[in-house]
Amino acid sequence: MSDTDDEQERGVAAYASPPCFMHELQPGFSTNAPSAPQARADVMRWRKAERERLIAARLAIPADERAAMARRIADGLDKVIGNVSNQLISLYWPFRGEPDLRPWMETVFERGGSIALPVVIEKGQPLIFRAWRQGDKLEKGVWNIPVPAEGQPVQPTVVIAPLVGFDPGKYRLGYGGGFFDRTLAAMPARPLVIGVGYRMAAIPTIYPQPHDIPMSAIVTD
Ligand SMILES: Nc1nc2c(c(=O)[nH]1)N(C=O)[C@@H](CNc1ccc(C(=O)N[C@@H](CCC(=O)O)C(=O)O)cc1)CN2
Ligand SMILES: Nc1ncnc2c1ncn2[C@@H]1O[C@H](COP(=O)(O)OP(=O)(O)OP(=O)(O)O)[C@@H](O)[C@H]1O
Repeated sequence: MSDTDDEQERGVAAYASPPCFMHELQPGFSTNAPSAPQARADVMRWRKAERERLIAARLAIPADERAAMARRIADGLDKVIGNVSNQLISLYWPFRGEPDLRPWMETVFERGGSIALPVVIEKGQPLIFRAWRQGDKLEKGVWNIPVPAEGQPVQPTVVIAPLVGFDPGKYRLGYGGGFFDRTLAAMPARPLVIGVGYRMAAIPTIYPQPHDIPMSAIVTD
């Protein structure tokens, strides 16, 4: 499903102006977002609460349903990327209920594509990407997320970023480390950046800040 379909289904996101007075124009209108927080500190506080809400909501989805959703996301990725052969695709090792795209990763290898995984070198710094294929050694990185134990940094042609939340402007809410924004800002050439997540992660706005870089495309179930 495209993100445009998503917006139409969600309704709320279709309004271009802040929803402050919508409850007066449309009885029953409500949104979880506070009325347009302006200050950066307010936005960061709001994001923290929103992350917790969205992560709890996706963990509440039964694992078999999440697996079915991940299969639909995989189909959507193939539509957006097209031919994966000769592409170097940065994926992620799933945690905290993120869509598990490792079965899709297998199909990328079978079709002649390559995979990289993101590695946190230091908080507050860009991620690096290391190539990975089955059999290569993984070690525990931050948050115990497995990362390739060795290898020179590589530059992916496609970056797949897991979404905690996303908005109609294709802005991504992540875990609050600012890693993908910093990484994309520092890359010599902007890759195709695909945000992947569940439809339930759609929110009216993430209150984009100057450092936020929008995704090239969003793929949901
Ligand atoms: N599966 C997966 N791997 C991934 C990511 C991801 O989103 N998903 N990342 C995508 O970026 C990177 C890891 N992202 C991280 C983001 C934040 C923190 C972290 O320590 N956060 C602080 C709170 C930050 C704050 O609010 O100031 C913490 O939990 O204490 C760690 C890793 C690389 N690997
Ligand atoms: N290019 C950048 N340069 C400096 N600081 C940045 C940059 N990008 C993001 N940050 C900082 O990182 C912090 C977290 O940003 P944000 O809330 O956008 O994280 P996120 O996108 O949810 O996290 P992640 O990508 O790690 O999952 C903010 O304090 C922000 O100022």
